[in-house]
Amino acid sequence: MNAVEVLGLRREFPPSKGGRNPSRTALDGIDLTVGEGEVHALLGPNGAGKTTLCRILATVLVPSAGTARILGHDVVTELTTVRPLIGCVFGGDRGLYGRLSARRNLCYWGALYGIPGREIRGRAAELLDRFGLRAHADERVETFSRGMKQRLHLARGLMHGPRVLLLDEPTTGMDPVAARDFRTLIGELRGEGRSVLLTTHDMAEAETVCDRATLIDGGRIRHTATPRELGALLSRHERIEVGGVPAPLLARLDSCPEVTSVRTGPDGSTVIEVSGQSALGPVLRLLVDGGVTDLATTRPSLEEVYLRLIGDRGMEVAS
Ligand SMILES: Nc1ncnc2c1ncn2[C@@H]1O[C@H](COP(=O)(O)OP(=O)(O)OP(=O)(O)O)[C@@H](O)[C@H]1O
Repeated sequence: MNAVEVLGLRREFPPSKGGRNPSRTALDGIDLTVGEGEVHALLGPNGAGKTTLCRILATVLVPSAGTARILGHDVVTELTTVRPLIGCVFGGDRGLYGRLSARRNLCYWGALYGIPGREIRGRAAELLDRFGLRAHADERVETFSRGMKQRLHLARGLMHGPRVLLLDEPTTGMDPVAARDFRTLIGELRGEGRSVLLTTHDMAEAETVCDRATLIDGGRIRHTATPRELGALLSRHERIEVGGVPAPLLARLDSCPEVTSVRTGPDGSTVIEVSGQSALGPVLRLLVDGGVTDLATTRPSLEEVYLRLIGDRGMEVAS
């Protein structure tokens, strides 16, 4: 059974009263599956529909059409079955009580989920430890930094031991060490058999933690694949990165029929693209015979794939 199964999902937002904001199609027929135990990243520019999809899966927003299931249960008609199965981390200040301590926030949340009283304190202490918040456990949350709140959100999302985690930009506001620890945590959650759907703008995060990534834009899915497959999608050309190529050899490479492009960056390193794998051997031989030892074949990063497929719109939000 799949952890998440979405079919033909649509969500329209009607125009605002007075017509100042036009109607918007946030999701325009989405099909997506996340297997059990899979970590799946949802990538896309601002306004792509990622949060809308997460909110529907989290049962806080209903779709206009289509279906969404969590571990086989419909998020609209089986809401009370779905809720205990999912842990949601949407960030911001919502869901945390500023005047309560971190520990009391977790205990309160545990009680809401019906965890037996004698287990709640132990579970809260365990999670406070796991997220490096033990020293601040009894301080008011309103005194916390954004990154600390984000960690507490994650702890809260795990309080009732959900099998499926929906994380909307979980590392926003975390410092690099906390973000690295978070990636380790995701690995642990996968090891425990939990499934994770996470939205992120951080390509390194997606590339290192996810089994598959889905690129979404304008409410539609552009591609779903492993990061490596996505890289392969672009590389009809194999690439070789080399350092210190002498000028005469560069000229020879440029005139090679197998070579499709030669680019030298300001740091002196050169990227050579060749037309397909069979062309790789002769070009590598030419380089080695020419005395070049500093070379590596590479694939495009997830970030390059993303920019190529979604388009580099800079700050422009999809309309
Ligand atoms: N409550 C709402 N009312 C009207 N339009 C909305 C509402 N929520 C979202 N939208 C619109 O739906 C589209 C998708 O928004 P969504 O928040 O899902 O995008 P996102 O991919 O999460 O973006 P970001 O990366 O900026 O968080 C956008 O055009 C947005 O303006």
